Amino acid sequence: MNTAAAREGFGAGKRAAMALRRRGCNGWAWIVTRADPVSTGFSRLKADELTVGDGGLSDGEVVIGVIGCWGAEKGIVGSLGLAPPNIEFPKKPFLSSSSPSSSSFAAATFSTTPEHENPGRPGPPPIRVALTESSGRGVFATRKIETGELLHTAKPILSHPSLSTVQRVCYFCLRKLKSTDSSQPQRVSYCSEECQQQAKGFHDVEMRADWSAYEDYCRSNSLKYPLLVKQLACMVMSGAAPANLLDILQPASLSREMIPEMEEGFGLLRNAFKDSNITGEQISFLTKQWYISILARIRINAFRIELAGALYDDLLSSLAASIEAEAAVGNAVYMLPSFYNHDCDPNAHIIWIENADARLKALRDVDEGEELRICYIDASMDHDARQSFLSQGFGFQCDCPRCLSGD
Ligand SMILES: C[S@@+](CC[C@H](N)C(=O)[O-])C[C@H]1O[C@@H](n2cnc3c(N)ncnc32)[C@H](O)[C@@H]1O
Repeated sequence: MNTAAAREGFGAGKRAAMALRRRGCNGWAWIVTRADPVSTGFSRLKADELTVGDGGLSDGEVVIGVIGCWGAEKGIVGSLGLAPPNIEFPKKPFLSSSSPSSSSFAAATFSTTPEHENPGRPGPPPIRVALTESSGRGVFATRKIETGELLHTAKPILSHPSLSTVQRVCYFCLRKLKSTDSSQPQRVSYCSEECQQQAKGFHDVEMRADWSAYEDYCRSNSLKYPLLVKQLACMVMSGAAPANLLDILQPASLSREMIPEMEEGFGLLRNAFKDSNITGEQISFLTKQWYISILARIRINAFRIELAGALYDDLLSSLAASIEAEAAVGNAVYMLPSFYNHDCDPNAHIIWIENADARLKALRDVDEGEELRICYIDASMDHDARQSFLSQGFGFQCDCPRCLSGD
């Protein structure tokens, strides 16, 4: 990277960090490098915001975005970075901790205040996002990690309860509600004022429209992801998120057969807004192309949330009752967790205790430079079932060592 670009990148990094601070996050920021060409969304990103490089990167490695930061208890706060359209691709993938590119890349996490000036502040998580040899971008350990270690936490950038749980969980964080008041006409509830406040922007927009046709469409086709698209649309209209919030995530490749169903969902979403007189400039981002591209990204990056704490509660309180049909409380999309690749014998996992805040933990000892992978599916299935699940549900042929060995 030339010096001018590095200088520009450094300034952009500082501005990004200031933006993060304004959002209440005063810890370390996490930045992502430009990775594989699969992520076609990059070419459509605008150049007007935070990013471009960082002085610490080596040739060919270019920072494309700030996806979050770690403050005292904040976890990841969301995507802030956008890439200029003329940015280069990295010349080589991240291979091992001893490669020169990876050691300089370690400087890709940054802080506006040197650590010694604020010793009480937590350090950055022991991970970085970089290019793998065959699975696009992935998450790598920047030091030795022990079994059970918490790698980092992550707050959702989008979350929505399942239609079957919407009255039993907090509409913002998906925490199980202690009691539900069926006499209240309001459709959704919150577990705290803080959650209500945080949801206010998008929820006020959402309340202006009638969602019954859209929800019927989801229900009758057993679809959950359109609810996340609806939430993002409301967030964009309220100014709580940019329309290109998810562009940095890898989209699923869609088959022709999927398109008509998506078009139907798009029509219903747009009509819901139009019928409630939300039109013009406010709705201009909401094109069919936008809707389908968001759904394509949600499809491979959303997590189904099962609360470990809530399951335990259920078990205690319903010994005599049958297990509820739906264990999941909802679905959510995160930024950093979306960069973890899959392995049928994973060395990391993602868990939820009492709400949609995710915890990424090591399942075994991990060496510095090793890729951290989680399992997207039920690993107890046999080889053929796993392969068909992954190719039909996620659109890729798994190349993990367990699958390659035929196990
Ligand atoms: C949630 S994303 C993970 C991050 C992704 N590699 C990226 O660059 O954004 C899932 C995608 O990563 C790739 N991937 C993840 N695990 C894989 C595996 N075990 N084998 C092959 N490709 C994998 C597939 O393209 C899949 O659709």
